[in-house]
Amino acid sequence: MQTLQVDLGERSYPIYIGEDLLSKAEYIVPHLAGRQVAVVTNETVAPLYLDKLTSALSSRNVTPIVLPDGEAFKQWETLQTIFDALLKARHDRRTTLIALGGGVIGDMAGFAAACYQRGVDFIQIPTTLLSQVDSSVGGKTGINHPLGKNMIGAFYQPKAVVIDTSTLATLPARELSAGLAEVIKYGLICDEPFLTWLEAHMDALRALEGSALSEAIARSCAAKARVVGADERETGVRATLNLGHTFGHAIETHMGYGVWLHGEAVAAGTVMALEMSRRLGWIDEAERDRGIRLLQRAGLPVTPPAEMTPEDFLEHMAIDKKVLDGRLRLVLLKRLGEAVVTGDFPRETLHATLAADYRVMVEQISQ
Ligand SMILES: NC(=O)c1ccc[n+]([C@@H]2O[C@H](COP(=O)([O-])OP(=O)(O)OC[C@H]3O[C@@H](n4cnc5c(N)ncnc54)[C@H](O)[C@@H]3O)[C@@H](O)[C@H]2O)c1
Ligand SMILES: O=C(O)C(=O)C[C@@H](O)[C@H](O)[C@H](O)COP(=O)(O)O
Ligand SMILES: [Zn+2]
Repeated sequence: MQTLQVDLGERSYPIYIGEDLLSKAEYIVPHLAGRQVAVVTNETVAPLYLDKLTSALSSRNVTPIVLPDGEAFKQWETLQTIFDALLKARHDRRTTLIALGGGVIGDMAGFAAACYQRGVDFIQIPTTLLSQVDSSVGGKTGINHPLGKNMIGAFYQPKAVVIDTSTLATLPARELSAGLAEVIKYGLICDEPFLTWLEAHMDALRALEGSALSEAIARSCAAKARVVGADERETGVRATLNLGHTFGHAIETHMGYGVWLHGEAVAAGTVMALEMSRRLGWIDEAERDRGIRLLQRAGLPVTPPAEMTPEDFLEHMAIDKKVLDGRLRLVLLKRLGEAVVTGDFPRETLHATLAADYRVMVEQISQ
């Protein structure tokens, strides 16, 4: 078992990482303010893990709130279901919401906690690799809007993050790969030696080898905790965690939420960010290809959807949250292991990046 810490003054909290933590009350109960607990989960995760968690919380009054599964349900109506259930069971202000599931559940439960009676405590118990390495840490909560990803939300920190690595045993391979996109992101933006480590351990990670997974999760959480601790509300360095996301969110929104998984869209978006960084002369072709190969080895798509035109991308990217005073800003790489957030690039370079033939590029890499 490892414990990390997100340092945010009075909003600081621990991240526990270990096997079978779900059934260990000592990691959860000390973080409960009152006797009432509502577990927000979904119809896929509930049959797998809800009983285990409720047994660990046997001394509390637990309301299970089981939502439909999928990115398409990360929206207002589902949030309303959470509020209906909380009010029906007369949950008061000392209630703690527990998010048990992937990033969709964590983002929605966190936002519900931020809003319910103007704010109640919440705990993250992430059960996908993506949520264990990224979404459960840092307090970005919210829902999608038909016009843009995560457009409605709040910064609202959990009281604790409890990562039970045993839950990954039931995760579909496609979802594991999606999580690896965000793991690779940390290497690309701030930790080049981690890229080398990932190259050496990619097969072990995909085979769910425990020690490799624990190390990847801990290194990812440590990187995220460091960035969030330095810039909780994304006025500066935190935006580097958005590598590949401006392109990726455009893919998710355009294709329809859930058609491309978030991690898959981020992977293709990361390839576009690598290509644009190369076009700006910041990284060379070999460095771009190193990033692409690692994403490929993680089982991820590395080309954007064939049906998306540069105009489609530009339309969605225009409402990205990093746009300031009408100016698009992107996360790009000065070198592998160092990201910058910048709006200072020739428009033609962006156009050329959007119009590039990624299929041909990837074919050439694999020859
Ligand atoms: N808040 C943040 O900082 C942040 C960071 C990254 C991503 N996100 C958001 O997270 C979401 C993606 O999260 P995700 O990839 O976890 O997707 P997800 O929440 O949709 O979960 C993926 C799938 O795995 C299932 N599942 C969850 N745990 C399981 C388990 N242990 N065994 C079997 N199946 C399991 C889920 O029911 C779902 O079908 C997106 O909405 C994205 O925008 C948020
Ligand atoms: O925590 C952050 O900050 C991130 O950007 C992490 C991302 O992986 C995540 O997808 C996040 O939800 C994107 O945030 P958004 O503000 O671009 O919607
Ligand atoms: Zn992400």
